[in-house]
Amino acid sequence: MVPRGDGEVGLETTSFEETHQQQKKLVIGYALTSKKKKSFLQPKLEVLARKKGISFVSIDQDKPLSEQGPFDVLLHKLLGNAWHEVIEDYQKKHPEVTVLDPPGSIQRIYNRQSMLQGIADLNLPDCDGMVCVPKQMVVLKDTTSSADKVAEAGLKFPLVAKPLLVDGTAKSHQLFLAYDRLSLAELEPPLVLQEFVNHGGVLFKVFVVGDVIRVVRRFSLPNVSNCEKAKVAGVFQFPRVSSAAASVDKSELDPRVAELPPKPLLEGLVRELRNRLGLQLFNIDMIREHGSSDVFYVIDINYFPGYGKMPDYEQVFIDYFLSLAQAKHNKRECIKSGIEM
Ligand SMILES: Nc1ncnc2c1ncn2[C@@H]1O[C@H](COP(=O)(O)OP(=O)(O)OP(=O)(O)O)[C@@H](O)[C@H]1O
Ligand SMILES: O=P(O)(O)O[C@H]1[C@H](OP(=O)(O)O)[C@@H](OP(=O)(O)O)[C@@H](O)[C@@H](O)[C@@H]1OP(=O)(O)O
Ligand SMILES: [Mg+2]
Ligand SMILES: [Mg+2]
Repeated sequence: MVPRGDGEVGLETTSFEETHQQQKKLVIGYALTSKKKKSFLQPKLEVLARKKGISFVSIDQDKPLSEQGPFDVLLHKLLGNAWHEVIEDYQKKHPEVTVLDPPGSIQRIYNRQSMLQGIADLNLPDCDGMVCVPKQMVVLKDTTSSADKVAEAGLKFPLVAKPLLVDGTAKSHQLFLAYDRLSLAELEPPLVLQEFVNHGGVLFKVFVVGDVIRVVRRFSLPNVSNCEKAKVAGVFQFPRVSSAAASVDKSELDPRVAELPPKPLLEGLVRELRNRLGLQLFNIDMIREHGSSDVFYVIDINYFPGYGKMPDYEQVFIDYFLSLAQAKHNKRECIKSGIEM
């Protein structure tokens, strides 16, 4: 207890700022591919982090994880499932460590079928718009017979063929546009066949970092005209237009196409998705149906995407990491004073 100037006796509590300043550390262990390390751990982020007492420590994958650390946060994106087991095991033994993000939740969006499941049923009232997913079906084998199944499912050509599993390889991002039944035989399963939705050639990348949402415009594929649908046959490989580094400048576009999705819609969608997916670090690819002002389609969700291309990502992440430290501090204080959380 400490005497206060007003004569009363106050509890001796340390503020988060004080504790953080004293301890001067939030240790973030990271296990990232070299590509991700290069794009994410840029010098500006490290400098800002150091000033706030946050340090990034590289995890040595050749040593047991439990012999490393201690860590406050574990940030990871590596190829392969073996790593996921290591993290799950570690999390069981160290529940106090914040794992970004839990392997089970990531796994769900590494499959393009489970990735979009449930989105069309989300309850988003008063959100100034509607969120749908394109009609799609899975082909596990034999693309020849899938032509009949496509018809049964009522899917309309052209169809986007996407590898079912996203495993971080370039091949898992190799997409094709199939214009007719016959062309389906040329595709290599397992894949999803998804209706192509005309959207005026612009895509919205909705980046999520905890509570924070940032949206950028990217160029996408142009509309497919009815004339093209009638005349063109075969399969065509997609160029990877929308993962380009540059965002699109609004002034170059038709305002009806350029207009960002309404804020209440994005907030509602992200809130629901974070709960359902159990993820903090992801982005959503959204398109606006051509000719509509408020009908949107979610076509892709990516775990720990290219944040280096998100405006001001350094500060957003510093604030996010500090909020994790703050939450941890609050929890400790509550435990100390016997308050239930
Ligand atoms: N159903 C669709 N209708 C219209 N365009 C689509 C559709 N699906 C994909 N696209 C276009 O193809 C691009 C790549 O598709 P998608 O995002 O599903 O693939 P990806 O390999 O997961 O991409 P990313 O690099 O974002 O992970 C999209 O950004 C968009 O331009
Ligand atoms: O390469 P970039 O930095 O742009 O990030 C891309 C990221 O690759 P990386 O994780 O190897 O960095 C991809 O991850 P995998 O599906 O291949 O695992 C995927 O999330 C893309 O959507 C990201 O592009 P964005 O959606 O942000 O434009
Ligand atoms: Mg995408
Ligand atoms: Mg993707």
